[in-house]
Amino acid sequence: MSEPATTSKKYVLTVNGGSSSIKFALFQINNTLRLSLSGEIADIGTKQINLNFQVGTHQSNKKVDVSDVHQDSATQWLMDWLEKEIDFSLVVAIGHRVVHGMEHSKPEKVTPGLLNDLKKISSYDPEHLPEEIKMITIIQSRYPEIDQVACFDTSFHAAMPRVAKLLAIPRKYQNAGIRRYGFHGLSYAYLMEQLRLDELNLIKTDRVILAHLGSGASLAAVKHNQCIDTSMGFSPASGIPMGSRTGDLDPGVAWYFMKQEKMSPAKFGHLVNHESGLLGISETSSDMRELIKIQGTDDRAAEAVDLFCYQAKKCIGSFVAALHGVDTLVFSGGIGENSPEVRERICHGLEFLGIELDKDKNTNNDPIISADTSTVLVRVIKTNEELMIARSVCYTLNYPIK
Ligand SMILES: Nc1ncnc2c1ncn2[C@@H]1O[C@H](COP(=O)(O)OP(=O)(O)O)[C@@H](O)[C@H]1O
Ligand SMILES: CC(=O)OP(=O)(O)O
Ligand SMILES: [Mg+2]
Repeated sequence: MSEPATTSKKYVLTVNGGSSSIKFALFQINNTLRLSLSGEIADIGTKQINLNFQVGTHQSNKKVDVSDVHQDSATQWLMDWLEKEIDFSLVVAIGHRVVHGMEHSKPEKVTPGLLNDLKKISSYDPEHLPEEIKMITIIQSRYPEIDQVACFDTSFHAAMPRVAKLLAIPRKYQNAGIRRYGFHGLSYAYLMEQLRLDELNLIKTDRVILAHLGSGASLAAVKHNQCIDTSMGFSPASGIPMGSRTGDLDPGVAWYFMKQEKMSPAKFGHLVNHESGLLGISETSSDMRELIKIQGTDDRAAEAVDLFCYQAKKCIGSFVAALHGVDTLVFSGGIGENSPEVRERICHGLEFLGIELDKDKNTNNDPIISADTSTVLVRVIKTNEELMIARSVCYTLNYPIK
């Protein structure tokens, strides 16, 4: 932090840890939240991690050689680095994105009780929760005096109607918590907030479909500001195909793998989370930008892009049915925000639903990409999970912000 340390300053640090990246941001609390530094360490699990960060308008990128970094060492490394940039005595709280909160439907201050609860439900999301708990614990042992707050991705979907939450398995499992939860909730909450701000300009938010298309991708159907359904279910491996996750998979395939291939639970978990999706189909990359580049000469890449767009389109169709129509469709996440081609291919043929894109606006990634004649407003909104975490921290710990 290049600014002089004055005692009146207070900061909130946000940590958004994924399986191969940790995004972070530092906000100054000063009636509002002012972003002072943000960044991401990427490529965790390889021999080199990539640190991209931005302080004010200054952007930097560093490649750091490390032998075999894992999440624990990446967290320690990040904290060591941040200590050089930030005066931690000014950090009053650290907020975490926690993917799965089960019945915890609001952000909560981390207490031994909450950590215990999260440990108990770890097996519900072995891909995210154990790492997130580790990160909270590592930070807690380094800075025991700083409050930490857990912000759950599942919260946004907590009040979905029961019929949307039910999985068609024996009732006793539903009672044990095996049901649809839905994820990407911090992103969805931010997108809905942006739409509500625009509502002053008469943008309709009665029936909204939100498409968060990143490495992990999901869609949500929102009626009168209330989430009524979402594509991800019990775990973030479900829904539409993703970077390296299958999305929804016929249970018969799991059964076949177990029986015929004698696949262990660990191997199956790895296959559905890390070897499938765009990567599995293309056999080259989980990265949409890369696949779009090579699709002209590589049929496997072309098929992967095709499958992604086709399944997203189908999901939109099913949500139009669930919502009894649609007024606004929002694209977000790395793919949704940046890929005119994917948006165009998803929307192609949906004119009968009133979804019509303006070619130039779509190519420019404009905030509104629908044609003037479109009855559905189609938006592109850059999501901001970090801001939602920082804000939740302030509300939870009673730091007044506007
Ligand atoms: N210009 C672009 N065209 C197509 N895909 C893009 C573009 N920019 C980013 N992406 C894709 O966005 C995805 C990453 O999205 P992001 O939301 O950052 O992921 P996550 O937060 O889940 O790690 C990658 O597949 C990347 O290729
Ligand atoms: C919930 C989830 O899938 O998160 P991400 O997109 O960050 O992987
Ligand atoms: Mg993400």
